[in-house]
Amino acid sequence: MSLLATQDLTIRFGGHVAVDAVTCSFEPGTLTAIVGPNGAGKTTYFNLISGQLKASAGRVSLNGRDLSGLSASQRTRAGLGRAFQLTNLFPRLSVLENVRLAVQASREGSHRRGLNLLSIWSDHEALTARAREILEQVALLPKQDELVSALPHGDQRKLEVALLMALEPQVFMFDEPTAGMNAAEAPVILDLIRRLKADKRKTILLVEHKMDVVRELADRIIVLHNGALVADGKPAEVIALPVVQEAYLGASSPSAEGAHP
Ligand SMILES: Nc1ncnc2c1ncn2[C@@H]1O[C@H](COP(=O)(O)OP(=O)(O)OP(=O)(O)O)[C@@H](O)[C@H]1O
Repeated sequence: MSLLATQDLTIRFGGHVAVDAVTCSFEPGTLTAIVGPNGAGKTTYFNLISGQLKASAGRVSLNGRDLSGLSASQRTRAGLGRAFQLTNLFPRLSVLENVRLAVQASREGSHRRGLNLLSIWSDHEALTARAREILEQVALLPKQDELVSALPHGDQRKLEVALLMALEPQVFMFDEPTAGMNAAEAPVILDLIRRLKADKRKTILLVEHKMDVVRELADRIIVLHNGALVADGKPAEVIALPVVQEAYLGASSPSAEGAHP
C-alpha cells in the first residue's frame, strides 16, 4: 500500500479544469519532483493534497485513510507536512519561540503533565533544545532571538522549513523552497532536503522550477500539463521528454506526445 495517493483528483475553477483526474501514489524513501509549465496545476495539486483547496472530484489518501473530509490542519495532524504560510506565525514572537511552539504542537499531550513545576520546566527545556537543533539545521540559530516580522525574505523561507521540520511529518511537501533566496541561502535548504532524503521513512514531494536541483534530488519526476499527469518516470527519461524540454529549456516543439502516464 502506498503511503500517499491521489485518485482521480480534480478541481475546476468555473469552466477551467486546473487539476484533471490525477491518479498517482508516492512511496516512503522517495523524493518525487513535480514539474510542468507555468500554470500546469502543480501548486493547485499541492493545495488539494494538503487540504487548502477542496477537490471537485476524486480523493486523497494517506496510509489507506481517505482524507477527503479533513481540513488542512487535520491533514497536518494526520502526517502531511506543508510549509507554513508565514501569516500563520506569531510575528511578535521570536524565531525560537515560533519554532518551539511548533515542536510543542507536534508533541501535543506529552508536555501536559499537570501543574508539576519541575516537569513543566524540563519539558520547556526539551522543547527549546529541539527547537534550537532545528534552527541550527536551517542556519537560523544566530537569529533565534529576532522577531519573525523583522526577518528578511530568505530567512522567512528558512523558518517555514524549520516549522515543517518541527512537525515531523511523514510527508514533506516543498513548493519551490528556495524561491527568492540568494545564492548563499539556497544551499542550506537543499542540504536539508538531501538529509531528509536519507531518512527512508519520509516521503518527499517537491515542486521545483530549477532543473539542476530536480536532476540532482529527484528519484522520480511526474509532469503536469494543463492539469493532467502526462509523464511519470526516472529523472533522465522524463527530462528528455519534449513537454519538459519545452517548458524548461525552451525547445521549439511543444508536445506531450511520447510521454507515458
Ligand atoms: N483559486 C483559483 N481560482 C481560479 N483559478 C485558479 C485558482 N488557483 C489556480 N488557478 C488556475 O489554475 C491553473 C493552475 O495554477 P497553478 O498555480 O496550480 O499552476 P502551477 O503549475 O503551480 O504554476 P507556476 O509554475 O506558475 O507556479 C492556472 O491556470 C491558475 O490560473
